[in-house]
Amino acid sequence: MSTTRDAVLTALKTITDPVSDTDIMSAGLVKALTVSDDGAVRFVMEVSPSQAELYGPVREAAERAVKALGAPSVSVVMTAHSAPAAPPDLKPQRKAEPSGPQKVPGVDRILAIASGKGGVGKSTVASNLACALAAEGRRVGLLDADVYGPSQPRMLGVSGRPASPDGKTILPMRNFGVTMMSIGLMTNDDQATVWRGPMLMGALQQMMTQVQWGALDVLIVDLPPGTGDVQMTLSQKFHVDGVVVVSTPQDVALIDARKGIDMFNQLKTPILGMIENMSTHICSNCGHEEHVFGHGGVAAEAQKIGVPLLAEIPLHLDIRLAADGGAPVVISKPDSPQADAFRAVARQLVADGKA
Ligand SMILES: Nc1ncnc2c1ncn2[C@@H]1O[C@H](COP(=O)(O)OP(=O)(O)OP(=O)(O)O)[C@@H](O)[C@H]1O
Repeated sequence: MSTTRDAVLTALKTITDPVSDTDIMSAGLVKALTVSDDGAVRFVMEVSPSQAELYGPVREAAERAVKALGAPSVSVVMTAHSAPAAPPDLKPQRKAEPSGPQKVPGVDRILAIASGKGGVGKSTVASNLACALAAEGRRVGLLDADVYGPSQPRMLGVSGRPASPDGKTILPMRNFGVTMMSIGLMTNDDQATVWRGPMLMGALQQMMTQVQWGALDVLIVDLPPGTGDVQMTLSQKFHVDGVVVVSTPQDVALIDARKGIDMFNQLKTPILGMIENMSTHICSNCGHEEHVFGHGGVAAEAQKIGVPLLAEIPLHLDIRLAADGGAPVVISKPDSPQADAFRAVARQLVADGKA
């Protein structure tokens, strides 16, 4: 019984293409397949010249599979195909693609707020700093890029979906003199968002470049905790003027903070300083001071790596109540010592030309 064409096709479908990970038929590698009356099989395998070696074993496996059908002879010819040349670009004097970190039009400075661990108060620091800088008369933007737990809408008391009248640009929200945009405002509250690398990078770029930030002295970026795609993309694609690293004094938080600092050093993004949050607990009833998470660990770390300690923010009920209530302590209790701690950082940053 001579080999049928269908049987050959079925046999070839069992051979895997190592490049596309499908079978060699589906990958379109087999061309000009003929099965003569006496069962002799011939076909061409078309592969790119650079991969000819890789396909040697594939060709042998294909031959064996067809021979196993009882074909009296199998002839496989490997030919090299070359990718068609790209059509010429006829656009005269095409502008070169910008390389390296870019500035966001209208935005004078970008200041990132980072932390190694989650829950250390990075977003609380970002919202209070933003409001304190606005109170100093700076034009401030706040981008909540904490994709894993966007909290700025709640902290700044902003809700609703941002409008996009032209379908291309996004109108940011505004409260307490701060222009704000959050990835949390673009997703559905009840939908857990699974962000994959490229999606994250796209979303960040969109937030930076498609939001109508207007003219800003400083855009504060509240980063997700850790050392992931958002941090890398921000530093690589945009000109970040400085990073403030927030940590609690605990060893675990400090270890992670150190990793973050190493990453920014590698990315050549300047570290402006560290903030110790939840530094001491001040009882809201009696004013008694307790070092719940220890005290001074961040100061020691900052000294070790040679960056300034910008503030030690106490662990205080008012800070949490204010954050959860939609008006940061800088706004809700502007004369409190807690608000003062944030305002001092804001003034320092302005004095240093960093915000
Ligand atoms: N100094 C503080 N005193 C009291 N509560 C605080 C203080 N700092 C932060 N908190 C509270 O701790 C919780 C976590 O803070 P926050 O959301 O700012 O942390 P985060 O580092 O941004 O976390 P994540 O990155 O996981 O979103 C919030 O409920 C916040 O109100």
